Order: sequence, then structure tokens, then C-alpha cells
Amino acid sequence: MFKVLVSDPISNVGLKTLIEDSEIELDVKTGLEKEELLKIIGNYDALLVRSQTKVTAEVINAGTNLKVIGRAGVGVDNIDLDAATDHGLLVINAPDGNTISTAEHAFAMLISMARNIPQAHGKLKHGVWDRKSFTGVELNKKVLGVVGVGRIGAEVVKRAKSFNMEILGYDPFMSQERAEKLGITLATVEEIFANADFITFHTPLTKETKYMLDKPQFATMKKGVRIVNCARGGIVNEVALYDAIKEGIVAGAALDVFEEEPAVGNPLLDLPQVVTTPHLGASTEEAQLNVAIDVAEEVANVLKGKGFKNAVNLPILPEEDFAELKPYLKLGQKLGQLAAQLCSGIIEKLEITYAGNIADLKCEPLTRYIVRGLLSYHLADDVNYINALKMAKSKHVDIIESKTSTAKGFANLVSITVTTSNDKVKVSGSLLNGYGTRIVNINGYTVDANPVGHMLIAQHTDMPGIIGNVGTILGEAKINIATMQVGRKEIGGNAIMVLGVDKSISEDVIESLEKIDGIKKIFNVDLQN
Ligand SMILES: NC(=O)C1=CN([C@@H]2O[C@H](COP(=O)(O)OP(=O)(O)OC[C@H]3O[C@@H](n4cnc5c(N)ncnc54)[C@H](O)[C@@H]3O)[C@@H](O)[C@H]2O)C=CC1
Ligand SMILES: O=C(O)CCC(=O)C(=O)O
Repeated sequence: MFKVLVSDPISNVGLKTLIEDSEIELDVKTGLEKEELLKIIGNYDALLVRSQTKVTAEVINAGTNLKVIGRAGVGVDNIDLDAATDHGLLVINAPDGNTISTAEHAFAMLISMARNIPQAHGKLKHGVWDRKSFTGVELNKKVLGVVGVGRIGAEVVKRAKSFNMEILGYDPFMSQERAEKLGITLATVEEIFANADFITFHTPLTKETKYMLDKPQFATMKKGVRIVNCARGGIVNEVALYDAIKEGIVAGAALDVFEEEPAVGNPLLDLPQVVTTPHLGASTEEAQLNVAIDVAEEVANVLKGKGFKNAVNLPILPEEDFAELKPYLKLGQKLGQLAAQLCSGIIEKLEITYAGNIADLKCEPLTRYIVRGLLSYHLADDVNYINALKMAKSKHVDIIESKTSTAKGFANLVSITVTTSNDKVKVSGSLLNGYGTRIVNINGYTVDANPVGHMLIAQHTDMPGIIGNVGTILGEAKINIATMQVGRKEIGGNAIMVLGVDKSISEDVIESLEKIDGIKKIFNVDLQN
């Protein structure tokens, strides 16, 4: 008998498969205090949550019998994935069931904001017939910027089109062809910020999307712009949004999500221009039924050792497949992560060459790690070892693999070339006997860099003084240089500098580095995870 704990409100009808399963005993205990959860979690084989239960490392440690954690929804930011993976626990989610509900909610928020419906409603309910204060704006012919055109973003687009809005969309995986199919114009985030009357966010919260709308971006916007965030708190900087509303740049904001939830007491809630809901995007009967059905089926399958579709992490590597490849997996992931941060534009193609003795191995698992590294820069935990190839296909990224026995002086060499809509980046790495993983070539320049932590990569002209200037600026910013590599193809020609630094480099330091005479481009690379 498997014991399953449901610790957040999840549709009972959706849980029917588990309730009726004679091999499963289901306990529903919602609203548990942390201490209560810690006390009982050791009795369960599976835990099912929505977003309220914080499945911390402490909970996972205490869950000594846990085999699987199911999330009835998309975002898994309330689950400590690293701790789950370390404990060999599978985490699964239900990514499809709440797409329509969340898109409808975002659109409802957008219209409510445009027509001041919540504000007028509140006043009338308090006995005031006020027709003067609530003149709104039409959606007709207005420019809507959609940042993140995945499942939910694409559904928002469909609804906006029926309101005759002109749509600008940005998604790092959206091709011209897909944009045309959706009937929208591909744009950069900067173009969206500069031209949109309404902007709606539908991305996960990642290192890249954290504060993607902040003070400097508000400064570039049209006066009177209206913002919708029904994705995740933290994509929009709440302090900067507050100031932009006060300064009259932003005429309205519709917020379903907040940096800290519950958001009771958040200063934004005091502003009349803000319409809000308490994270209700997925709160419909239909969505809750869909996600409960999906997650219940998956959890039952996992417990009984059957197949599953929506794993979010990789708990256990089947030893027999991975033994020989294992040392290369980290290298593959780091190469993917590095290439993602060196290229711009929409990723269209990934070419992988396995050279030298690695060409004799079954490399498919390694390919998955490379793809995971490449895509995770934009998709964060949505992409994992298990779904990496499927995810690449759904994002229209072609993967071409080849093998050769010659490895240019190395015993083994993994090279990846990423082609985007406006860029091509090639990085190679090797597993050096006794030295571990090394990046050995970046865009044709020979280097020898340990792919860990924070790196600063500079493309520059080979000329005196550049290295000194970079060192001075970093020194003044109290950033310690741990390692340094310089590569060039010819004297006085194009060159590359690869620095390992002890901490992340802030935007203003990057701007100062970019101003150094001879510097062409600076990449602030994070290879921490
Ligand atoms: N308010 C609520 O109740 C709900 C909120 N959500 C949130 O909505 C988000 C989106 O959900 P889905 O559409 O199902 O996910 P999805 O994975 O289908 O779409 C997300 C899209 O964002 C894109 N993206 C990643 N980084 C980007 C960047 N820097 N700029 C522009 N686009 C970027 C990805 O390429 C992807 O296409 C989820 O991550 C979740 O956090 C989801 C369901 C309910
Ligand atoms: O469970 C919920 O209501 C939250 C939904 C959500 O934010 C998600 O699925 O990412």
C-alpha cells in the first residue's frame, strides 16, 4: 500500500484515480503548519501540492519514505528541486491543464484595468455613483507586447487578436515562421518596451527574467503604458513599478503575482492604478480538475513503477547507461550554458560533434545534458534531462549530432555550434586527464578555462593596455580575478579574454568595461549551477 499526502487544496474529482485505487491510501491535510508537516511527512510515499506548501530541503529530509512529489500546476518554485534530486526524489508537474484558465485570467485583468472595472465596482458598492473618474481606454488598435510566447502567451495572443490589437511578441524560441502563424510581429524586448501600450508577461521566473522590467526599462516606455503580470512576482521590479506609477509613466498595472506571497501589506496595493487578484490565474474549476487528473495519474504511475511524462528533475541516473559518460555530463551541460550566454537571437540549430575516444560511446544522454544546459538559460527548471529533447523539438531547435575519431590533439573533444536568427557561436570542451572539465575553444580562439562560477568573456582588439584597464575597473569594483586567459589569432587582430571572477559583475561595471578603447563585446557569464 502506498501512502499519499495532499497538502494543498486539489480537486477531489481530479484525485478520483488515487481515491479509488486499492493500492493507494490518500490523506488530504491542507493548511498544515511547517512543524506539523515535518512531523508526518516521513509516513508518506508521495506528496501532492499546489503552490502554498513550501517543499523545502527540511521537508524533503524529513520525508524519508518519499518517492515522488507532484505539483498540480506549472511553476515548481515552491519545491527545492536540488534537494529533491539529491534525495533521488522525482518531481512531476502538470504543465498543460491550466494554460487556458491563466490566459483568460490575464486577459480579464487586462480589460478590467483598461476600463477601471474593479475601481468603479468598489465605489458603486460603497454607494457612490461616479461616472467621471473612470474613463478608460479601448483595446482596439492598441499595441500589446507579449513577453514569453509559450503555452499561455500564445493563448493570450489569440484573445488579443479578436480585440483587434496589434501584437508584438518576444520569446527566445520564437521563429519568424511561428510569429507569422500566430499573426504577430517578432520584436526585441527593447522594442516592446518602447512601443507597447499594454505589456503582458508570460515567462517563468529565471535569472534572466528576474527584474527584466526595472527602472531603466520604465524610462524607455511610452507614457501611459499598462502592465499585466500573471506569470511570477519578480519579473517586474515592484519598487520600480511603484515609482513608475507615481511618476505617471505607467497608467495601470494588473497583478496576479507578487515577489512575496501572500502580498498583504504590499505598497502597490495602495495605488488606485493597480488592479489585483491573489494568484488566481489557475483558479478555475476546469484548470484545477485538469491539473489534478494529470498529476494524480502521474503519481500513481510513478509509485507503481510505470512510465511518466512530466518529470521536472532527474532523480537517478541508470548506472548502466551512464557509467562511462558520467564524467562528461557536467562538461556537456556547461558547454550548453556557456553557448546560450554567448549568443543572441532565436535559437534555431544545435550542432554537436563528439570527437576522439568519446565518439565510441553512446552519447544520447550527453546530448540531453548539452540541450538542457542550452535551453535552461531561458526555460530554467522547465527543461530537464528527461524532457530536454522533446522541449528542443517543441521550440523548433534542430539538433544535429556527428562523430569523428580525430580530436585535434585532445583525447576527447565535445564541440557545439549554436545557430540563432542572428548569430553563430561555437564552443568546445574536453575532459583533461587529471584536470577535469575544460573549455578549450571559444569561436575559434584557443583557451583553457575551467567552466565554473562567474566568468567574464571579452571580445577585443589585440592592443596594449586593454588587460590593465579591465583589471583596474574590476579592482575598483572589488571584483577579484581568479583566472585569466587571453587568446588571439594574429598580432593586433581580434582577440578574446576569458576571466574567472569571484562574484557576479553588476551592470554598471559591465558598462564601464564596454567603454574601454578596443573592447568590442563583453559577456557576463554565470555557470554556477
Ligand atoms: N498566475 C498563475 O496562476 C499561473 C502562472 N503561471 C506562470 O506562467 C508561466 C508561463 O507558463 P506557460 O506558458 O505554461 O509556460 P511555457 O514554458 O509554455 O512558456 C514560457 C515561455 O517563456 C519563454 N521565455 C523564457 N525566457 C524568456 C525571456 N527572457 N523573454 C521572453 N520569453 C522567455 C520561453 O521560451 C517559453 O516559451 C509559468 O512559468 C508560470 O510561472 C502558470 C500557470 C498559472
Ligand atoms: O496552483 C495554483 O493555483 C498556482 C498555479 C501556478 O502558478 C502555476 O501553475 O505555475
